[in-house]
Amino acid sequence: MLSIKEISSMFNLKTIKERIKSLDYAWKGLTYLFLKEDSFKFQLLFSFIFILLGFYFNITNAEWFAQLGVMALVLSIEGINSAVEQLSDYIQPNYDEKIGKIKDIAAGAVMVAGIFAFVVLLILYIPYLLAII
Ligand SMILES: Nc1ncnc2c1ncn2[C@@H]1O[C@H](COP(=O)(O)OP(=O)(O)OP(=O)(O)O)[C@@H](O)[C@H]1O
Repeated sequence: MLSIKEISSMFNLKTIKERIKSLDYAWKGLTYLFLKEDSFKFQLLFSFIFILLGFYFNITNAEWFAQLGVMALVLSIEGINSAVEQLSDYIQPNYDEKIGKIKDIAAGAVMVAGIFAFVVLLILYIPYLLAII
């Protein structure tokens, strides 16, 4: 069991400052994704449209959780995919089969999240769409 001293050292001023600095780095990364990565921008636009749809159809809290959950999943994995692409291009700017495979795997992970998001959003919105047609 941790002592009071050990617990307080976990939350000392230096640790808190380091955490805040990490948030700053993360914010820089997010700004980069938002400004430079087309696929991230596209997913963000798509998410925004579905947020508007959520308000339009006045979806339930549980439906918001499902919608926001799949959006967070897709955007996060898209961000990691962009990082993998950047790292790959940095370590190997030339054509390289292994790099191609690594990039394909990262893109495949985005696709998995995208397929699940698509299915969740279909299940969520089909009843609302059927109700207005
Ligand atoms: N250095 C490379 N060597 C071999 N194949 C590559 C290389 N770079 C890219 N590829 C192939 O091209 C595909 C697309 O790579 P790229 O980095 O352009 O990703 P993208 O999905 O087009 O990027 P973005 O997310 O910016 O649209 C990869 O999945 C891989 O199959």
